[in-house]
Amino acid sequence: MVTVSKLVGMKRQDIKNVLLLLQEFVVTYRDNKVKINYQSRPVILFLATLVATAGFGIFFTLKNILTKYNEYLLNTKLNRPSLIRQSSTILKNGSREIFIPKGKNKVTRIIIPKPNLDQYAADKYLYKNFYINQQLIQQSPKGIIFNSKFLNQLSIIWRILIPKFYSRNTSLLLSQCFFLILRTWLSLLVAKLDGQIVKNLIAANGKKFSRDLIYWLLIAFPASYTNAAIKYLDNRLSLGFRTNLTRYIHDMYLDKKMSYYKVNLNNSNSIENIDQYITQDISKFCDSLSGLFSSMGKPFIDLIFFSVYLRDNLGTGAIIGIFTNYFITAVLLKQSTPPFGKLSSKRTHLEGQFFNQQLNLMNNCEEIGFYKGSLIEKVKLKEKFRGLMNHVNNEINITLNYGVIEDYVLKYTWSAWGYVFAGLPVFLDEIWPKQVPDQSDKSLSQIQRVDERKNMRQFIINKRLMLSLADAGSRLMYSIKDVNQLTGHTDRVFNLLTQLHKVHSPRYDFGSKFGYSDIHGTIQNNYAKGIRLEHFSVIIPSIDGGEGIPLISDITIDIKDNNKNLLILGPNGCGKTSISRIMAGLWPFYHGLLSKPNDDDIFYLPQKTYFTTGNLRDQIIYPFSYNDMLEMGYNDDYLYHILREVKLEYLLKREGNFNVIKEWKDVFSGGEKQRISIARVLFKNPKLVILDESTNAVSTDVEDYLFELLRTKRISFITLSHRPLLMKYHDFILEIKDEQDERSWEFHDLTSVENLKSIDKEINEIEVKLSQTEKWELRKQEIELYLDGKNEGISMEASIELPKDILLSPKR
Ligand SMILES: Nc1ncnc2c1ncn2[C@@H]1O[C@H](COP(=O)(O)OP(=O)(O)OP(=O)(O)O)[C@@H](O)[C@H]1O
Repeated sequence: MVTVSKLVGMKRQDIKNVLLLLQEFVVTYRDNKVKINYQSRPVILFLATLVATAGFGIFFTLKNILTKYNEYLLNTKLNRPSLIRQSSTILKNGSREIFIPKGKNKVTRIIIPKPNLDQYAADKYLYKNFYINQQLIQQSPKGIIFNSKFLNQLSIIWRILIPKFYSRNTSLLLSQCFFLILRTWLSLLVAKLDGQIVKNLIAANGKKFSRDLIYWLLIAFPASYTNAAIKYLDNRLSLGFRTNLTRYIHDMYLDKKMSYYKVNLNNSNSIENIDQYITQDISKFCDSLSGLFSSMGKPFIDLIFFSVYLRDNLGTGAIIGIFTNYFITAVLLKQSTPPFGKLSSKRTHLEGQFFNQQLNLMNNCEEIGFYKGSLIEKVKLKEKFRGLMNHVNNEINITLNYGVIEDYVLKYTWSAWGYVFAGLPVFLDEIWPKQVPDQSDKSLSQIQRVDERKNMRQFIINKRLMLSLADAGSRLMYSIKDVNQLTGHTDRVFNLLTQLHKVHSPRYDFGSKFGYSDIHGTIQNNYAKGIRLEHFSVIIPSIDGGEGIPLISDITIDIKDNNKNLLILGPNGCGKTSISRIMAGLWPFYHGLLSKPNDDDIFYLPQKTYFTTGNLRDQIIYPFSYNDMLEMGYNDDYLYHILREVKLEYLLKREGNFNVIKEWKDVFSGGEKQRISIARVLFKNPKLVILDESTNAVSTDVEDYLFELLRTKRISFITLSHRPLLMKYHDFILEIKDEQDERSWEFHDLTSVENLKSIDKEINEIEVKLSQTEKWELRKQEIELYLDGKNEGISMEASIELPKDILLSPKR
């Protein structure tokens, strides 16, 4: 005993007291059985949680069984091939039902909701009005009492996150509120139980101590359940928000109005690194918004509950004191809070730039390799990385300073303040004892002991609640940082949505405003006769909106036969591709009339062939999917037939099958790329195809063959080229000329006999010139060999080209 007491540094009397206490406890426990009240809150809560868990378990198991059964029906009872053939059905409500292969010989059903185009048109005005209002507020001389840009932005985005009251996200949000309130109520019960246990311990009441310990363990079950549920709902809510936002953006970004092109063009509305906005920014925004509900909701509800409870124990004055302290420190902290929102939004921007530079290197590695451009690429990468690192460094430093102030104030001063108020009733009781009932029959020591226990219980409860209150207050203060960051994310997401709404407008003029006053051109679709341009002007859209540089003006042509072919001929940079950009709706059409066939009947082949991610089949059928192909009634044999037609059948032999996945843009040669493009035309089989220098990389005999192929397939073509030799495949020519700083155009009808003759003459002249060039090349080589001493004799024609002194001088 002595050694033990020495070891722990206790007095002998203390040890004796503890042992006596333990003895008392054991005796009480043995003599009285522990009585559990089955109607007490901990028991009811425990049982309720058990029932709820079992209920949810049964519900989700049944749901899973039902889903599996439906899939079983889908894959067995119904005939799979015919199912895939009807793979993309439009349902009654306008949604698309698609079946996606899942594993071997299995499909799964997916419903894609119908995009609500009216909603985008209506929403556009919210974004427009927001900017108008902001401008008005800035101009307003008196200023507005309360205007939060962040809350205004959030309220507009909110319509996307929770579009209607009866939605999945609403139920998630309501469940979140329920669990937050439940959690605070449980904390209150736990605090009371805590005080109760300490009181029992001091009173050495083993029976009550054991009973309360059992209650403690029972209440821990719903408490843990509640905490886990809050975290779970947080994640689910974030996912739900992200799904709604991404779907909304994709519907706008990737529809017929081609916002993805317009928003990526270099103008005042373009968004640098838009990929990052759609992937990372939206995810961060949703995470921080859903996280804010629990990070702010929890302490907020705690503050209300705990202060109501504490008011009863400590009095209104104490509560006012506590909140005054909170308010003053909150204001001070707010003053010293760095602009976390701006900092985090700048970091995201810099991360995006660095990422894009890496992506650029990855996508163009071959070209950079040929140029031996690794050094300059390294410098550029280093520059972007240094910019990012400088910013992150700066952010870390700012955060350190703020962290010190924040921790000192929130963690320590607030807790000290809490202790003061928790101790107040005890000290006040000492100074001004309350009137107590007559206890003359009890000894003084007995009364003192009861009072001590009561005080201790009350102190434990108050202390716990005070600390929880301080904790809630500090968490609320910490979440100022979260709110600041959310402000930054909200601003970026709002900016993305605004730009998308601008470019999504049907008459978008590339300007920064929601206006389109400069666009007066008329486009007539469904012009079955052929193609007609009237006072057609080609104008580069200005990067600030409206008309930019004019390229060609006032073209008027009318081709009234949809079986005839047109060649648009002109030097580099004269605006040939720009004509097709206007026809395809990529650029605005400022002046004139354009009559053309329906968009579905035209197929555009861009100058640079695009290769999609996927297998060999995907390259040929682009922009259709495999499901579309099956729906159209085609199979791989048909694709092989197309490959044979464009003389690429060896590709299939080389690659083995159509399912091979490769980085196709790096695999195909220049000529192969162009022949794959023609294969796409044959697969789509349109009425009209626009060929933009689509055959300049193939040999002349293959070019001949490909144009003939299109003719036999009765696919009309409009060719954009700078090579007059292509005239022979066409019936009309729109010739664009650059003459003394002036650009003019001429239209030639080659279907008339005289024109044909003159064209034949022109082609003959070109061919003569070409053969002369070949002869010159031969002679040059002969002279080179002669001068190098590798050729003894030299032909007559070549000797004419040589100056006499060289001819007569000794050989090198
Ligand atoms: N987004 C743009 N912003 C500014 N200028 C542009 C833009 N797009 C094209 N241009 C300019 O417009 C002019 C016409 O371009 P276009 O691509 O139509 O020429 P092209 O006749 O097809 O030339 P090529 O035969 O070389 O393909 C060029 O001088 C080009 O630099």
